[in-house]
Amino acid sequence: MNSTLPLAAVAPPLSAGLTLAAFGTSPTTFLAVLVAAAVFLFARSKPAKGPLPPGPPGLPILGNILDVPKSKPWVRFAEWTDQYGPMFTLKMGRNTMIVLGRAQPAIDLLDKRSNIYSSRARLIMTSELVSRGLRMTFMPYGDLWRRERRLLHQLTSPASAASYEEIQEMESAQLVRDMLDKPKEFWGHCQRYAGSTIMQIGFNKRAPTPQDPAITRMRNINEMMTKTAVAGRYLVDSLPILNYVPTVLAPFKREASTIFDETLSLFRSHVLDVKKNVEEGRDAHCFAKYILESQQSYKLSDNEAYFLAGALYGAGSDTTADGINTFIMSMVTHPEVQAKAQAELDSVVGRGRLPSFADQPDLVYCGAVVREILRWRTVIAGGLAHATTEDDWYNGFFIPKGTIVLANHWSIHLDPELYPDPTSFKPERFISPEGKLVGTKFSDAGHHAYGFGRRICPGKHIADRSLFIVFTRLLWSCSLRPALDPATGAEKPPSVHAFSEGFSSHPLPFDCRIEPRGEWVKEVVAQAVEEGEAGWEARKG
Ligand code: HEM
Repeated sequence: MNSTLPLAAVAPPLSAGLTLAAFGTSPTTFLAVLVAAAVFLFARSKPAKGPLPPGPPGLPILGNILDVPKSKPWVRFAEWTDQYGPMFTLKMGRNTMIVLGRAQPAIDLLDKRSNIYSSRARLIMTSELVSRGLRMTFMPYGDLWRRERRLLHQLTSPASAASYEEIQEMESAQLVRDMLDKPKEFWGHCQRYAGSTIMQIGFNKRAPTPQDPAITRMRNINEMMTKTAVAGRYLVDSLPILNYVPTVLAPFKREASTIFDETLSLFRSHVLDVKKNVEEGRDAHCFAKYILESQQSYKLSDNEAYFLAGALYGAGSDTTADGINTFIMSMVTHPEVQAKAQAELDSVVGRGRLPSFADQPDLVYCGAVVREILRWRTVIAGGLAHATTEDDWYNGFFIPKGTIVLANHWSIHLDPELYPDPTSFKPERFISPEGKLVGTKFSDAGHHAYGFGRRICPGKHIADRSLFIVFTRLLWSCSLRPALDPATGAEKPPSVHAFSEGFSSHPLPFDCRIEPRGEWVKEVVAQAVEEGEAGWEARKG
């Protein structure tokens, strides 16, 4: 999920301008666009039945479209939270958007009233045309989404997630070896870990190198899809009437079809490989196998089943890789946290083996580090917008049906009342005086990095396990330190503020020193890699 998706989802790109280039077509069609635009812009919206939450004033017709920055809108939303309160309204052309800047309204609405707060904003290009309504992340709240979520619920429950721990142990052992062998390429290793892990869980396939086609082809498809979500790129998202233009006159529809066909063909080939393996008696413990087994009882068409299995890659690989990269930056910039976590690892695990999932209950400080990473630089800073399916009232404000409701993860996680001294990186905030892991009054996990309500990330138990095993194994084996300035020899820590612009974001490229913590490391890691590969040989059938 690496895109500027939320802005596209919430800010219909009227500011793109009604130019020929924006539509990319003939003068006749352009005229039709102008007429459609005029009808669209000047049609009267329904009067509200009550007061909306306050918000910045905005312009006639355009509303706040020009006020919302394309770059890191969540930072401006945090400022507006301070100014207008825990929920504020933005008018995005004809669309109403309510931003929830604190956990309380997000819990009250998205969690407690999830029966009417669980749809998505309409994304014509990315969801309806490029994905033909088959990508769960963008699906409106309806029958297909419900059936798919019910099935995913079984595949990603804590017990099911635990059944994939062997994969995460194997891939994390290789990750540590790769980091020590080629430390400069650490970002590629994070991406390989995340991609290969999700390919094994999804299709019982793996990627031993970052260049392996098993992940590069999935990544390319994902990038093609996410580029279509860039705000302002497709006029049809601002002027839905354009969706009625016949394909022959609409280049965007032909482009969407090409992406859809390529995506479907790739997802289908992965699922059919699993089907063939199973038919030939090779057992494969992976999502695709269980989706095929359940296809009839959940009334999924073939294409729905292929997309359900395939689209998990897009949702789960960049997010996980971004979380690991953020962890490396955080450790490089917080040596005192690193030292404390390593002391805990030395005392609980010792030096004769890598940490394992069985150590989790005893690694309290390391557990707190995982939580603090997900809070301090939460992976999806801007959240993923929900939409309402009924009119509603909350604290005296009216929230009309069809409102886009965005929980701003950035400001929720930097709320000084919930997290004193919120900008500091302090894992201790999640440890009670008795030495136990604690959350907040709103969340046992202590954060909301996986979202809210019925749309909460279904992969969260898998993701949490990945972050725990990767963080503890990297800390156990490596010392993560700032790069040295070649001229002065002084340490040059990376910026803690320089993050990618995407939807799921990671630190901008930085240098650091990744070195083994001692002589004991190499042999232990080599043995874990060997055991992992033996396990894979047995699993792949
Ligand atoms: C650190 C890693 C991850 C983070 C931070 C993350 C976060 C999120 C967030 C914030 C959402 C939107 C929730 C909402 O709408 O309120 C989401 C949705 C989703 N995530 Fe994750 N995720 C991660 C990993 C994964 C993994 C590993 C998988 C798959 C195995 C996955 C599958 C999905 C899917 C399918 C959705 C769409 C759910 C829907 O719309 O109903 N995610 N994730």
